[in-house]
Amino acid sequence: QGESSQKQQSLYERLGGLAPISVVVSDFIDALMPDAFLNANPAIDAARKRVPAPYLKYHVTAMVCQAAGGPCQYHGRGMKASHAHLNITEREWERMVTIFKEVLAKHRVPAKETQELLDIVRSTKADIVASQGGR
Ligand code: HEM
Repeated sequence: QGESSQKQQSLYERLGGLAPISVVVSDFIDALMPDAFLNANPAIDAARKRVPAPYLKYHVTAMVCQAAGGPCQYHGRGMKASHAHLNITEREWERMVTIFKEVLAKHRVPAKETQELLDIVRSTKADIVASQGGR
């Protein structure tokens, strides 16, 4: 492959593998859980008090690792099953994306890799954001 081998590297490899991915996910969860705007939603607030952060870090790390082409397998629940009861709104989704971008910037994730990670996150949106009828 020669000079083109750089292009062929998976997102997982370009991010530096599981260690840096796990650090970024850990910081992301640590920034998300205490966020006042998200916790103004009582369902989110109740769930984050009930569900251990290390459990979420483990599952989200495995999911990102797998989606980035790494050697992990996600064994958690589907995104609909794990978020439907949280009644997540469009604005709460936007808040999460803002926090995610801040964490990637803090870790100096390059623009291309940031875009690819945002695409992975966006691919889950339809399953995570609740239909807007009720709220
Ligand atoms: C505003 C956006 C989001 C909020 C507020 C949120 C919050 C939460 C909360 C509170 C839980 C625990 C729910 C429970 O067990 O009762 C959870 C589970 C989970 N979330 Fe999210 N989440 C968001 C978006 C995402 C995204 C974008 C991803 C992945 C790309 C993700 C991946 C997961 C995973 C893997 C679990 C664990 C599933 C399992 O228990 O098997 N979440 N989330």
